[in-house]
Amino acid sequence: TTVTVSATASHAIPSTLWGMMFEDISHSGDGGLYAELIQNRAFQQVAPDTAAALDPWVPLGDSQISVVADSVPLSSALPNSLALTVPAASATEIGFANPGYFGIGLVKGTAYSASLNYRVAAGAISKQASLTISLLDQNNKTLAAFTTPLRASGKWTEVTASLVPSHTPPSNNNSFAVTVTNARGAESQVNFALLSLFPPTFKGRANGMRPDIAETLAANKPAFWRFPGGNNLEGQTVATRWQWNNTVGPLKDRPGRVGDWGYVNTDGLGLLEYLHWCEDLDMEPYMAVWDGYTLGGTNITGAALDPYIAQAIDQINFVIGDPATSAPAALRASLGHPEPFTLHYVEIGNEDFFDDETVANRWNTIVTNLSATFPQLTFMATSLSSGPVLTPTPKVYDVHVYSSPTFFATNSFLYDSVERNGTHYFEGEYAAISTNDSNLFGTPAEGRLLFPTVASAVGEAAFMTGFERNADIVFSASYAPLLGSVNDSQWTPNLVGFDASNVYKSTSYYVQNLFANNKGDEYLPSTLPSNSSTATLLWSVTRSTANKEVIIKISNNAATTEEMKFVLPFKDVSSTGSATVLTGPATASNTPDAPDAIVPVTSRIKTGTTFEYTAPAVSFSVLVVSAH
Ligand SMILES: [NH3+][C@H]1C[C@H](O)[C@@H](O)[C@@H]1CO
Repeated sequence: TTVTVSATASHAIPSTLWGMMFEDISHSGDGGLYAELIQNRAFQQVAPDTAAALDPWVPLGDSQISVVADSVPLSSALPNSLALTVPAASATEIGFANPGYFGIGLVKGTAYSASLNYRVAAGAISKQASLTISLLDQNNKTLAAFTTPLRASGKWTEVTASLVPSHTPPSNNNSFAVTVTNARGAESQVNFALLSLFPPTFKGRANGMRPDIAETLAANKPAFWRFPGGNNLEGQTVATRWQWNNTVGPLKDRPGRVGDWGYVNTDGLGLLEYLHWCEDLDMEPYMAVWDGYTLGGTNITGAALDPYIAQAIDQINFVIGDPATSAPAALRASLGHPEPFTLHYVEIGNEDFFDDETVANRWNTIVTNLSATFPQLTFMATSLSSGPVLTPTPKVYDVHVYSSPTFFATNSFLYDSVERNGTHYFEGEYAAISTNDSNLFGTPAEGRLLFPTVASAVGEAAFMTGFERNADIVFSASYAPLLGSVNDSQWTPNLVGFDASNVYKSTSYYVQNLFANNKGDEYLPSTLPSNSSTATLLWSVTRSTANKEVIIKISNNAATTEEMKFVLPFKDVSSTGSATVLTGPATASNTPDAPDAIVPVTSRIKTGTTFEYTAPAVSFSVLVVSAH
């Protein structure tokens, strides 16, 4: 195949092209990127006096613990406490422990910030009583401990401690333990609330992110961060939708919510944490507002939307409002950020193509109001651009596609035939998720991928060359889902996997990394790849004007190598260039047992105004050559 490259760029590669979509799914937030290590730290959204309410807390020995609706709750947002019964003559230690989110990763010498709140709810604790917070390894050996006198008061007392493990434990099977000792005297009860353990966070942000996951994401230079969903925005019911105001302010004032992926969201990762995170990674937020449609099928239209529009206006004002004229903006200022955050795009709901009946009404009612209030913002529609017709006409549609590696390899021309009528497209969610085109969302036995494979990543790379060729109308794209616990996921595959102390970069992660780190700033037209339904070889050519480099991306989905010849229109071309290649057996993946099975390999290649390159079977290559 000979590829002749034009010297005249057809369009810019927008700075916003590659970014990340995030929602709390498969513990991507609670238990993942959000650095809190204690699972069920505040007994939020649970039924007191049930075993489930305690999960995963366990008693030490024969200690008696239960979750109670506290008669003197720590706050109105956190009505439940863990009640520890202290027997009359308890010579032995009594207490309870938490195993974290499928483990707690601990490292010698690292300072972990522990905190808890307690009150003596009944009985009279003896003066000798003391409280100990400790980190235990899998054999209940103490790695670190902090002891303080137990104050016999019915009022809440907060305890904070810095715990530094004396050595690195052999596994993640560690626990956070709270014990009461020397509590001789009459039987008593001590209640506990909001128990927390944080490692040092990314950039040292209070209530921040887990550094290893954060750094893995930062390495892909994401230009935007779509949040809070995805399905996790919507709620199964109106009452359980994501609500910005429940996710800001002191943690004790955040009630949490029953998330849409089968677990309670603490909302410790809330609107302000998301915005700080965007600033820390130099990303712009693509923020969604709830738009009157729930996963349970409820929809709200017309004037009934007014309170939700008011809430959306407050949400947006929290981000960009003037503290002098807006209470939510004043709240932002009081939380330490008087200046507005960057915000250009607000997404209206999620996947509104599930509700053709009312989307036109809901869009019109909401966007008429929001665009009058915030004329500077662009609102993104989540229904299909093919209909129903929406007014005002959407400037942007968020398009989602999940399919097979073959679909992605043979559909990179989807946007080439889209009418250039001023509409722009955000490919907000895409991934090759199954090899079974007739049952994409099935089980692994039916073809669903547990982890991205070489074939799925190379197929996605083909599709992404189409975004570069059509970047005059495709301004942003993000793989989904971004993150998933390898111990407990509701969706696979995920771009990045993790457990309590490891991060797993998938083949698709490396494809995203290579596109984002070799963007270029303008697109150079070249001989078009075949657009046939059996096409297997796709490429795109961009240029970095600053670096005077030509960047050639090649996706070879065939099981055979492809001999290619490139003809560059530049007179001064380096005689050598770099080739970074991701390849391997089509069905191979990076997994917890083989995390680096498939990684990109960079080598030098011979280049020139014309040069040849052999694309390996099932491979994604990025060639970079100095030229001008
Ligand atoms: N069903 C997918 C579409 C929805 O927007 C996401 O929450 C889900 C997983 O990425």
